[in-house]
Amino acid sequence: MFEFRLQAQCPVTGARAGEFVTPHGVIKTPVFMPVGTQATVKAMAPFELEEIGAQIILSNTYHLYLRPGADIVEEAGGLHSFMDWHHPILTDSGGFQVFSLATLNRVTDEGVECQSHIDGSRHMMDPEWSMEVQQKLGSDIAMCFDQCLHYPTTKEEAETALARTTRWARRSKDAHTREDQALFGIIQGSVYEDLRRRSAEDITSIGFPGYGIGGLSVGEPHHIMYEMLDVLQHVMPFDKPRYLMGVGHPSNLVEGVARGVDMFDCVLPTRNGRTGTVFVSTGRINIKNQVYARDFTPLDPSCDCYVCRHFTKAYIRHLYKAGEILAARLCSWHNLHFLIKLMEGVRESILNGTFPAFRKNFIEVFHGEGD
Ligand SMILES: Cc1cccc2c(=O)nc(N)[nH]c12
Ligand SMILES: [Zn+2]
Repeated sequence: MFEFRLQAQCPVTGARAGEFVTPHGVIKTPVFMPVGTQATVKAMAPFELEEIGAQIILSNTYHLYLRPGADIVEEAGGLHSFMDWHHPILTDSGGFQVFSLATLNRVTDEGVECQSHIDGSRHMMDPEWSMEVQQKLGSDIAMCFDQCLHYPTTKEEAETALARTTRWARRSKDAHTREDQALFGIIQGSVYEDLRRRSAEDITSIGFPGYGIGGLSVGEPHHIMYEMLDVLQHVMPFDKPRYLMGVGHPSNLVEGVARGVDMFDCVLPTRNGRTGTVFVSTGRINIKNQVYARDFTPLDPSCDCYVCRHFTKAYIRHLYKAGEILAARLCSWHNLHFLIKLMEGVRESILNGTFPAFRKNFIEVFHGEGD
């Protein structure tokens, strides 16, 4: 269990294709993981995610602990039963969320004293708390409790957070006993190459079945993200999955794969779906634009998803203008399909030795970057 089988690697770039074995199924990588923060990928039912080809989804320790409570999820038989998703699930540790959502009262090496963003209740969140909650939730992959800093940050702050993250990684591993759940370490170090190397050495020397790359996609320019990945791909274990947390835009996924990343997650496809921003093969469009009022073509003529086979831009624009719930559902559906199929195409190109051409063509055709 939790074996990572490398199946192919690109001789020109750092791209690789593999399989990660979990109790709820084998994950074919590279893979995009839809985010289901509160035990649901917003606006999507599990059977629809299966239809789209989602292999694994995320949920969040911080959110589910605060609501409905880890005990309720445990009494339901764990997350898979609670949400009726019987494929792999990864839970984030709460480290990132507590720093970005909660009111922070005190942050020490012991942990984070904070107040809930929901009802102001007071909590102590630390590695032991995170492991207890994730083991109750019963995800297939749990993450270490870490400290993620925003961008920009000083090198001194980054060094302090890196050392704390290492100490918290040890405490996470010591507190983690559930054998049918993998615990991934998380590498920090902000945008400093030497700190990234140090964190990678610290965390991989503790030893985990897989590794998250944290502290990126927090506001830094894309080229700096890529520079950090260029460093990390040579200092991370070859035979363990690498998970770039919170990423990202379609081009970030392709460029991340080229630098040896195997797993990605991001709220973009569903968050954009709710605002009408849609990925198409040439970039991005916003369906609310007046130009689509009488456009009776699919969102993306080159897409074969349910939405593009049944509905037109004009219809979906109407739904948005009318405030209909189906608008967000259809655009989320298409955006998730876009990223999942993009990763399937990337994986296929690595397996058949054409990834450099795939990457070159994608960069030439797709102009959808932005914020
Ligand atoms: C979800 C996410 C995005 C981006 C960065 C991070 C991070 O550094 N640490 C954790 N635990 N989660 C992250
Ligand atoms: Zn589509």
